[in-house]
Amino acid sequence: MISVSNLSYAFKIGKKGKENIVPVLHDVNLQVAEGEIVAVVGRSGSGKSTLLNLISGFIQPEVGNITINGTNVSRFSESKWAEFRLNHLGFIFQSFQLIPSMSAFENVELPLVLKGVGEHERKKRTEEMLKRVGLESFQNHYPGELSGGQQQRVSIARALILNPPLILADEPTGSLDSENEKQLLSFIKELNEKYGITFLMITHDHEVASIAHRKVEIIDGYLREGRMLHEVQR
Ligand SMILES: Nc1ncnc2c1ncn2[C@@H]1O[C@H](COP(=O)(O)OP(=O)(O)OP(=O)(O)O)[C@@H](O)[C@H]1O
Repeated sequence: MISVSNLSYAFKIGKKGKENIVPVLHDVNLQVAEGEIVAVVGRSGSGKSTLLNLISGFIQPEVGNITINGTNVSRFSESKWAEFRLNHLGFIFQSFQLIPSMSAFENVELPLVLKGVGEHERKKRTEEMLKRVGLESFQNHYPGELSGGQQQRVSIARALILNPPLILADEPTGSLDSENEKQLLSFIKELNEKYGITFLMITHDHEVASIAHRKVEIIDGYLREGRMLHEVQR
């Protein structure tokens, strides 16, 4: 599903010609199989978001390759990425990233609008999806009129509306209380078990990492598979 090979990344900061190079990822290799839930853990600043941003095409790698669903996306243009994201990837963020001026219905419907789906079909699919996340009676609410847990469910409905085979999540429970976190984690498990959706999730949270089939840890930009640091130290 995802294959990352020999990926290195450095930010360039400062004025052109006088840039400082900040190396962040070093020779990262990661395979995520179809149907897996993989958690990426690691200290703050270790490079987790950078890795996810590279896999999502929000930043471009200079060294190494990223293949998603058999397509090498490493050198995609911005327009190719926009199309690829719409067709293959769903996103869940800690801060939900909903559009505040749009209702829950309109936020969930948006990917269908971008895809050019007709109005009748859009209405049917959006209503079905809102029902699936238990928000059918909140469809006219704006994000500011919803609780954190409800907003995250809207963002999941939006992530799922085009049936992506892969969901990338950055601290998906980071803004939720423990009850909403539990609900979200069981929903992620259900989506994975029932529909085979693959998840790659960044997390600091051991509860979240505990639903993963596999954990990988980034330490100072180097990725290690398998046992986590706290287990090694025990
Ligand atoms: N746009 C940028 N320009 C320069 N340096 C950056 C930029 N974004 C991130 N960095 C640096 O890259 C390193 C890795 O950052 P990254 O956001 O990937 O870490 P993280 O593991 O996701 O951290 P956190 O858990 O705190 O979100 C950090 O040292 C950070 O300062």
